[in-house]
Amino acid sequence: MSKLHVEFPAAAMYTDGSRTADWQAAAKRAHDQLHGRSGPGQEWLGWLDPPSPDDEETRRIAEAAEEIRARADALLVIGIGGSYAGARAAIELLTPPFSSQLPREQRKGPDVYFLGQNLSASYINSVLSILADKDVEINVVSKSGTTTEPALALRIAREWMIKKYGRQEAATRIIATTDRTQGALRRFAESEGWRMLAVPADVGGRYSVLTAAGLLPMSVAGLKIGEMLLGAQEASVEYAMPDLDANGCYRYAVWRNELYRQGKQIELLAAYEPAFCAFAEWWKQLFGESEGKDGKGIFPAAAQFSTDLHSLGQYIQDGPRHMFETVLWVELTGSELLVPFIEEDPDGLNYLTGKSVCEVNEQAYRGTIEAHQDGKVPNLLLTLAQLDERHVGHLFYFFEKACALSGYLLGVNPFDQPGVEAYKGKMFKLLGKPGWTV
Ligand SMILES: O=P(O)(O)OC[C@H]1O[C@](O)(CO)[C@@H](O)[C@@H]1O
Repeated sequence: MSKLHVEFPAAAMYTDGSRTADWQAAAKRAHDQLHGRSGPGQEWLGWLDPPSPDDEETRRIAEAAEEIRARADALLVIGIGGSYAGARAAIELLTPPFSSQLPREQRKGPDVYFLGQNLSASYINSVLSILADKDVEINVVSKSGTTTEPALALRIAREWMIKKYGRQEAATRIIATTDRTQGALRRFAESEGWRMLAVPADVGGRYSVLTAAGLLPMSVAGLKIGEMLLGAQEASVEYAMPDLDANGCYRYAVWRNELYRQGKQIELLAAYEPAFCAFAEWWKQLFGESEGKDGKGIFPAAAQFSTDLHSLGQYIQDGPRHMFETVLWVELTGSELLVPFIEEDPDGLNYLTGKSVCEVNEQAYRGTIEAHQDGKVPNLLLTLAQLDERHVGHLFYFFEKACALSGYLLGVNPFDQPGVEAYKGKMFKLLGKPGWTV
């Protein structure tokens, strides 16, 4: 049984089946490009075969994480985009909310804080002041080492660490995750004597969650990274064949492209567990940077249900018909709570007495699908059997592969991001960076 069930219940409303053979042929071509390593961006396919829990590099990551767990109250992860979003997604999915408020012995591991994903002085100051009385280790993650946001945060955090621990000890408390052989961060780390972990040269930032970039912070936070890799490996086997009937990952990629051709330009990833909030940020970068180019691409947006049914819900139900939803549902959340009885029934909720909150959430999910489908918003449903490392590893891989295939179906290179440079150039000029005049 798959860990992830993929369906499009109202498919018949949007396809009459006449293009099924064409889509199967297109999926087969895209699959061959991917697995034959012959498509655009073919040098970026290192993620296609996920690492094993027994690999030398996985062992080094786990060892480094154990050292940090033994020494630190808090890990400060510095990075942006793919060098941050995957770690945060997994940690928030698999760590109870507000667990930093719990006594240390009830937590899975040191608290993980993130820096370098924005340029906000007040955010940076707040994080550093919270860390003032804690034992801190830093993991700076940057493939290039030249990305402005994390590089600037690293400067500030390094100086802060030197003031806190002195130059020598500070150097033992910083570990850099970067390219194996080159780049500004590697040179900086070498000159400072920091420990280092590597992101393989053939894995781009947004596909790097299952490398040291994501795995070290996850492991420090107490997540079972071996299980996560096993989940990804199982998914890589499950989604290895081009036949659409047997491959839910490819069906999802095909459905999104079919709907896009029908004018559905926005995909709204909606989840019913708030723990998916950071996961949705990871997903937005994956699809946004991979597909939005050459004047094409589905705009990836996200919502938290039922929270956003009370804000975006109106727009989804009655606004322009230019979106489809991908709904993430978790079958077993592992948490339960019953609705209590009140004699006078002041709020009219006694009809729910004895029902579980999960059951109420499930009916909200089912009712919303029905309402949105009635409102002509196609719903693709992804049901995850449960929330643990194995299933989350599966889910990461599912979306990575779906994104790569989808990009090829769309006719773009899903592994580059030339458009990101535009804002950087303008910002550099405004900041007076030498050599930047346009
Ligand atoms: O790891 P780096 O090189 O700092 O890059 C961080 C992020 O910045 C981008 O290159 C965009 O500028 C992303 O693709 C990447 O995930």
